[in-house]
Amino acid sequence: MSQHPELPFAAAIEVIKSLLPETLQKPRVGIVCGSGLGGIVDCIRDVVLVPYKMIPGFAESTVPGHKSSLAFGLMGPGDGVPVVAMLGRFHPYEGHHMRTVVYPVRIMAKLGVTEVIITNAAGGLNPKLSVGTIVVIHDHLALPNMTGMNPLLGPLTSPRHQRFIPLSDAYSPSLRRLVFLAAHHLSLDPSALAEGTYAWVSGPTYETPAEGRFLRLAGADVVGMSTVPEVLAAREEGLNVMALSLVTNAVVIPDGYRSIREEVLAELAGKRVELPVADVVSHEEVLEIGKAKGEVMMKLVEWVVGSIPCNI
Ligand SMILES: O=P(O)(O)O[C@H]1O[C@H](CO)[C@@H](O)[C@H]1O
Ligand code: HPA
Repeated sequence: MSQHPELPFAAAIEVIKSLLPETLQKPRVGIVCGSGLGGIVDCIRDVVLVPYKMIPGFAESTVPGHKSSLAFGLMGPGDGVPVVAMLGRFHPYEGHHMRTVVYPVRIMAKLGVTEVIITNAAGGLNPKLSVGTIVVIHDHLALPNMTGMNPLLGPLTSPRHQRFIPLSDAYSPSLRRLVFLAAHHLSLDPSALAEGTYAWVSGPTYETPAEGRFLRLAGADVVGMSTVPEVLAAREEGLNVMALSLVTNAVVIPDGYRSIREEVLAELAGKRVELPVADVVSHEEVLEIGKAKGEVMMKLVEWVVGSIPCNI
């Protein structure tokens, strides 16, 4: 396995701190924004933007719907909680090394973050999840992790880190509880918020129908091309993790394949058939749903941030 040059943690922290007032230098909560979900910056007060290009070791996000800046500021009622939001993330399919993908989460930990809220846009595998539903992730299924692409492969980035990280409780039950309480306080329809398992795939291709069915049969409810690397690094750093998916499209055709054989036979017999046709997903559609439904996600995140107890 190829070694990656050491990442410049100390230089990055120095640059970031030099650009912030003292009140924002030690954020408590880190937020990672998914595709089209960077609007969360509107919930942050006294915002200071730090462009990635100014931070040693940071890459640029090349995916539409992802901005290349960290947003520092205050969120929630009263004095507010100091937060840092990553307005765009790095995905391995962009060509970023896995260590670069998780570098911002490690920087958040070094700045003092103790809780990280990770958001994403995802395809729905569970037919009960309609487009626009927000899923509180309670587990994940990561084929890359099981086949030699685990983001934590390689030398430890700190001697403080454990070599073997348990993932049985990777997604904090206390934070997950808070999201459901948030939904109640915000008077959301109970069907707007579900819980489920996220399948991580490398992308950048979307799933074939067979791959979608495979992941569904394996127990996943939603599928996406991010989040899991960040979760692993966050757990290695000792952070409490919450992750939310916004379902932007359906992956699995509920009634199975459109059968061309059936269609032709029916036509030859003079009958009309209406067979299910797969939805052809596009990133534009993903961003559109993010725009239309992202506000609910932002309100939930804002409420949770404002309600995180001192010792979780
Ligand atoms: O996971 P986020 O960054 O929200 O983005 C999701 O949207 C993109 C595909 O449309 C993929 O990058 C997928 O992972
Ligand atoms: N598959 C993978 N990633 C995604 C999808 C999808 O259908 N939708 C949004 N991100």
